[in-house]
Amino acid sequence: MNIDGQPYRTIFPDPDGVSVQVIDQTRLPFAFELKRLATLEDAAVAIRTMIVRGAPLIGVTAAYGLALAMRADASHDGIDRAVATLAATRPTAINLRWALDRVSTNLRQVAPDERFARAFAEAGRIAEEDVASCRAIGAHGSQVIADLHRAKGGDRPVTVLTHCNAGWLATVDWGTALAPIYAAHERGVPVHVLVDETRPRSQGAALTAFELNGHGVPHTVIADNAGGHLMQHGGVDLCIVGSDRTTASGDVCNKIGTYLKALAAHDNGVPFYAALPFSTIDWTLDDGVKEIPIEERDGREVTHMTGRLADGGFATIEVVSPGSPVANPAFDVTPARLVTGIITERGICEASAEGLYGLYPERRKAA
Ligand SMILES: CSC[C@@H](O)[C@@H](O)C(=O)COP(=O)(O)O
Repeated sequence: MNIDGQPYRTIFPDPDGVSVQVIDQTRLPFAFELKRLATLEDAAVAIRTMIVRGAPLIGVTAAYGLALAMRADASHDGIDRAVATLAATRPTAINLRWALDRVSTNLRQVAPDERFARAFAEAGRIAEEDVASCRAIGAHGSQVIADLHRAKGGDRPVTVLTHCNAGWLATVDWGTALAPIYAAHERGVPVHVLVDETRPRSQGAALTAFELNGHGVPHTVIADNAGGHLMQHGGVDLCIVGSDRTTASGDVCNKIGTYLKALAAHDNGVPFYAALPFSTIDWTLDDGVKEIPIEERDGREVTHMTGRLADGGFATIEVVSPGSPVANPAFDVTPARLVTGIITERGICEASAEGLYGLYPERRKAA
């Protein structure tokens, strides 16, 4: 997608052929900076500190991280160590494990001196596939928006509420939840996006708003607690969120606060969709609430906020009564019964085992 008219992806090979460049998302929306990742440690730090974030992008970065590790140690032990280091960076997004499994399986089939090139190329293929998947999610999901526009009389924009950032910054390009919105906007269907601020890290206010601004998509940033009230008063036509891990039964794990929006949507008859690529589905799990590991992040994300001062400088300020204990679970699980449908690169299905296996019949055989 574009930044100041120039097309970018969130991660791309450096011209030197032995490293990658990423957009530093900890600096957005106020500064646009690229960061070069040249080693396993660079990639692990980038994922852990959320220089890169969003489930699909974490997966692609881990794949490149494994490739970069092969430059230092391409032995079997080296593969194991790199996989363990990268897998430990963030626990919830299954795309991370999925990408590491795919690249490491591939690597073990070739001699050590071929492993860097093999892994770098495989990471590039994963990135390309992610772009294609997200583009397809956009095409399928935009139909939902277009249908709703027509069903509501066609004389006003469709108001779509989204949570966190599941846009192009969370993937390699296009995004998951925002891809249908971009596609609808491009095909002339009027949309207005309600952007949940998404405390504590404010991915909605900082990143989703930045993206939508960059593409001229009308939007309004709202406080996290406003969604229920707006739904009660007919101010939301549709919710679309992303996912970090979706079970084979259709439970959707996404940024903390998603579940509350799904409850409010259910209570108010607002359709609630999750948009995700196949790499986000964990076919080994059935009960998302019991089985998906929820990342617990540093309490400092709750007690402090970073932003821009009137003079243009940056400051981190304390916002919680000093000494109060804090908790910071980073994700929650929305049970399938609250999800109207899952938008994937293969089409849209019911949030259920039947629905998902219907779209991915080859997985039924594997199960
Ligand atoms: C297309 S990304 C879907 C999710 O990864 C997104 O909604 C989300 O929760 C991101 O969480 P983050 O903690 O910013 O990595």
